[in-house]
Amino acid sequence: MTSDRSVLEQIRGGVVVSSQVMDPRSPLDDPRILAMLAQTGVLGGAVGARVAGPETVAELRAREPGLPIIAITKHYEFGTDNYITPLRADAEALVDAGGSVVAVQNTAGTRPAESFAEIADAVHSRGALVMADIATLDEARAAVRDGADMVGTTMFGYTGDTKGGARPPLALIGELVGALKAPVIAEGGLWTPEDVAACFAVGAHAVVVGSAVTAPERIVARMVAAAPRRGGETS
Ligand SMILES: CC(=O)N[C@H](C=O)[C@@H](O)[C@H](O)[C@H](O)COP(=O)(O)O
Repeated sequence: MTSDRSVLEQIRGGVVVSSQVMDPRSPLDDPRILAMLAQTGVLGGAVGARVAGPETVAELRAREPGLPIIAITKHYEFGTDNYITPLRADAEALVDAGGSVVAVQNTAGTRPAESFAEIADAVHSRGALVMADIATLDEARAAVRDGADMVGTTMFGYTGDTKGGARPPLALIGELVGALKAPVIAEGGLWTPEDVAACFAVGAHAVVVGSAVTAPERIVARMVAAAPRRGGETS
């Protein structure tokens, strides 16, 4: 089966909104709510959504039949370095639920089971595309060799060598654009319209914005940081 590459055209030059629970204590952890939050992104002009878990993918697909959906399943419980969609079975379930693209982490270090290439094959055989969540140029090159249709800077700032690096990683995005034929998605740490513009200026194909638009607790915390008093304090 040939994967539907039209999704790449649908997202070109646009903002994809990531709608995920960022704080495990969040009361918004419900597929219906997260799908609705993604829909508010669409109302705002987003060209696609990134969501986690087959339930939320299915809920959003039912509500937005033509929307490009980047789907993931996170597994922190294995304690492996690669935790974003590291299992083939999850990737297959995400496509079956309506995901247009499955994002699979491909950074250095441990994986719980299948290789990136095996997972990419499984996604392609079901007709969807693969995004590699990477942190370095080498990881991106390896992912493209192993079947990635696009690469995202999702993991920059979270892995060994990249921890503490300024985000969005404009220099890395520029390097990726220069070195790869695959489209480069700027994801991770975009908080302002200026960030969005800067990513496109260095050649990003699309950008993914999450916390800044769908994580109210993080948005509130930014405001609270500028106030003399915060909730929960006793005096
Ligand atoms: C590293 C990792 O697990 N990133 C996740 C990937 O899906 C999400 O937690 C992020 O929210 C997403 O990448 C968007 O980034 P930001 O929320 O910074 O706009």
